[in-house]
Amino acid sequence: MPLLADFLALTLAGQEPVAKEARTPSGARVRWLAEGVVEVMPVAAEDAGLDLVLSAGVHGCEVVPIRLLDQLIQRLERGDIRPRARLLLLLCNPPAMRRGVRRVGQDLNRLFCGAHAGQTGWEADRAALLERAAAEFYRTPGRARWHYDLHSAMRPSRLPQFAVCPWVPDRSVSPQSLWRLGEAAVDAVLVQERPSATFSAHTATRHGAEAFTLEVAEAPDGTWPACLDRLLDAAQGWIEATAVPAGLAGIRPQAYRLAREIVKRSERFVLHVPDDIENFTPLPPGMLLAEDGPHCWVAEGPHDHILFPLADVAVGERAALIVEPRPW
Ligand SMILES: O=C(O)CCC(=O)N[C@@H](CCC(=O)O)C(=O)O
Ligand SMILES: [Zn+2]
Repeated sequence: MPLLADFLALTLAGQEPVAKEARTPSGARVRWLAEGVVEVMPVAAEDAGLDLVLSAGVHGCEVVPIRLLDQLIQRLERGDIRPRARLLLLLCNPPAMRRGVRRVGQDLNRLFCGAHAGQTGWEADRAALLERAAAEFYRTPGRARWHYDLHSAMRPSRLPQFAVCPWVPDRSVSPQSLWRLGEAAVDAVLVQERPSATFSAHTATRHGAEAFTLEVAEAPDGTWPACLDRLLDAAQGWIEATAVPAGLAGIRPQAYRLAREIVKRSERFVLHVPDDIENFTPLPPGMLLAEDGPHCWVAEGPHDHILFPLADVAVGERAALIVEPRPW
């Protein structure tokens, strides 16, 4: 079976390819490294000096990003993309992908930056394996390092596509990164101001990668919105290491910051926002958002917006974020 063309199918079937190495029509070398882990090396003379990680399926129910990554892989397999970057392509959580669930055990996207240490279970082992794969991939100093971890928020959004920029001490988002996100039809960036244990936080903090969690648009009833095609074409440009134009003219995503986090503290927790509320819906000041025994969360500022509301979480986990626009 062709290694790249069947990478998703093999991963879902829990099978290893018979041949672990292959070439794309453009001559790039493909190596299967582990379940859901493939590396693509461009022809040496065409290598632009970029190490690019593209990951999807950290949450197994988020199907659109998995399809997006597979479409890029099929373009590589057909030779429609001629890679000029080294690529690490990751289908991160095969057991959850097989079952179509966000997680089977622990939330994989809370176990990076070493948070898996001392933990047992498949997800902790997988986070450790993915960290090792990233470390091995980013082994060569002096090369540019990017990582886009593709997710889907699984609910409609007033801003259809957005990114989360992990916090890195003393680092701000580069104008080039913002331009790239704008070209990929990303409307907003939540700029984190504290550490987290997500995959993109790991590659950003441990390897200095320009890393983002990318929340791609929904495709309701299979209808593929134009912004997903723009993202796909932009991602092709990343793989082909297309130059960023001088002047960086283009639409820049709106920046947001985290104002407050709603965390479920006990079994008495109730989330009061409607089930079908869209991400980035503005919250009228005074609106009761959640209660947990005597503790309650109320919309405060005139610029509060809801993000990632999820009533069905375990005690200690995030049930929603309240974010507000901020300047760049
Ligand atoms: O939590 C949701 O409602 C679904 C979207 C999702 O999985 N978001 C990521 C964000 C990761 C980050 O903050 O970089 C997550 O919660 O892991
Ligand atoms: Zn996700």
